[in-house]
Amino acid sequence: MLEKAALVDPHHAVVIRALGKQFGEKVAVNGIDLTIPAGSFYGFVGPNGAGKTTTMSMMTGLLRPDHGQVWLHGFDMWQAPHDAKAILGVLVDGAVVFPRLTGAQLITYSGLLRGMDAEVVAERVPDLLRVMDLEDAANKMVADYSAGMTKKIGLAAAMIHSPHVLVLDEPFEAVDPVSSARIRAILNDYVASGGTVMISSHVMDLVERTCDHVAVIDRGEVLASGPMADVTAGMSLEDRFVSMVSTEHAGEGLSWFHT
Ligand SMILES: Nc1ncnc2c1ncn2[C@@H]1O[C@H](COP(=O)(O)OP(=O)(O)OP(=O)(O)O)[C@@H](O)[C@H]1O
Repeated sequence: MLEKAALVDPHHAVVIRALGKQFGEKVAVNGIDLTIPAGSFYGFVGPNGAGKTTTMSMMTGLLRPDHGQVWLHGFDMWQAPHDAKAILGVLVDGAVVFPRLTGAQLITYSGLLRGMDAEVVAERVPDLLRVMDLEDAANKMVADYSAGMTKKIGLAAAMIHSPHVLVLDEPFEAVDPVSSARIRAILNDYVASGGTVMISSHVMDLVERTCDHVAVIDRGEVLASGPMADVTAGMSLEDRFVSMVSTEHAGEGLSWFHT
């Protein structure tokens, strides 16, 4: 365990220690430790049900952990939630919170709810709609958006207050390749300017190309974490991931599934 001084090191955007969550008998997250350097593009990968969403929900103050702590730039997520959340942008898995707003309204209210000046919000909304290629859908209800459009409007809402840390659960899922490339370019610029991004994804190639750090989790535990090259150790991330995870899930195929 790090000393308190190290936990509030400004070079660490996110520090997670001994984070755990159980749902009934199911241990979803089993004592996770992670340190995410400021200015890193951090990938979070693991098989279905590994505990990624549960971890990200606890990191962002959406789900109370059973045990453990999370610091964002030194602010304890559960002791100083106001300070921690002020510097955080979040895209959660699943539906947006206010689907009966239009896209433009959703981004606007995200800014206003964060206490932003109305004029600054009004300036940023068209910029965000443009980069997300949602200008034509600005006045349409989010409930009527496609899956990819919903993802993009959620991302825009997470970015409006220009946070220090972005935690994005599957941000590119269902997003078309042109939008995906544009969003990645924006996130790369954001990281180059000192921002920190954490994304979860099942697309290993995208994570390997986009992220400079990665953590692999399975069954609620971290199997490996650190700079991408250290974790992949000369292999592709996909091969490394499969080699790490398949040993945990060794099993038979379907003996009856053939013609
Ligand atoms: N609210 C809940 N109630 C009960 N069990 C839950 C709940 N949320 C998650 N779980 C369980 O916890 C485990 C971890 O789920 P989680 O959604 O964090 O995984 P994940 O890595 O995000 O998976 P995926 O890649 O499939 O989205 C799973 O076994 C899941 O069934």
